[in-house]
Amino acid sequence: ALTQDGFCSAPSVLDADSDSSTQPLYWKVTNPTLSPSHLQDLPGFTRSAYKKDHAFITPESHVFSPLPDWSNTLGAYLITPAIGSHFVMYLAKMQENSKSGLPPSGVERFIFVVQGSVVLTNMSGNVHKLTVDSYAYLPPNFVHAVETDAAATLVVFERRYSRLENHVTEQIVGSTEKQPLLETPGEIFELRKLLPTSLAYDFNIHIMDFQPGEFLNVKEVHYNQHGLLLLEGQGIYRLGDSWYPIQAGDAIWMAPFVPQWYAALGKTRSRYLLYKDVNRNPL
Ligand SMILES: NC(=O)N[C@H](N)C(=O)O
Ligand SMILES: [Mn+2]
Repeated sequence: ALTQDGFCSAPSVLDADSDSSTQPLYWKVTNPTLSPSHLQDLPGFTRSAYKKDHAFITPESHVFSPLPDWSNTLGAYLITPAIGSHFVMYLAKMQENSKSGLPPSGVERFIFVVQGSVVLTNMSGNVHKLTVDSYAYLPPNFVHAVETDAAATLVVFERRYSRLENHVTEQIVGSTEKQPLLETPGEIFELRKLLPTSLAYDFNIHIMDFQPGEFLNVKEVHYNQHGLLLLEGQGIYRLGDSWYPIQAGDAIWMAPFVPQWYAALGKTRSRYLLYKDVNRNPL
């Protein structure tokens, strides 16, 4: 930082982010500023919080253990039904020569690659290479395998599928950049949905982009639940009566009806990935 009389010489946000343009997409998710690998965290200090209607989970709090049914893969469950959710959200750190296991019977799965690349195969012999920013939806009881011979990090959502008569879901493979921008009446953020909006799907994954200074217009309170991973940028997230500084790599659980609001700050775009249950009668 330039040091001039009368100006603070502390490193600016700009300096900290100056090399980010040379890093791979979503690099900050697995290399956040306060992660243990940066050795900048203070003993006992965490920004993580666990409240009745929300949780804020930062990388220095992640606890990985071998994922049952997967080989050579470490998992950190960030959201599970023990918190009140009807879904799980976890990070899967696949090591060399690793392979996924199958979800329990009747459970659907969504995977999104935040680092590295994986190969997805299914019983029909279809093979897809998924790189950073790519994702796949696997219907309940759909036999498949996710494999990598190098290292990769996935964020995974699973829930027990809520069936509707005469509707079925299908395997979906895509990437964020190929999804069209959707209308967001009354809002300025950019929105993409990674799954079809048709009735068969009982949740969707939204990708929401905010330029610095942009914020949610609606101070939302709604019946849907959310799991969120900030993929890029930084800002302030309001959850109930708490206001959290947030940066790439941080995750959030939002219970139904928790008041929620976001404002993007800093110098770069904010992008988050958001689970939202949809298309089912709450009764
Ligand atoms: N917290 C959020 O960003 N919520 C979304 N706008 C949503 O509920 O669609
Ligand atoms: Mn919402």
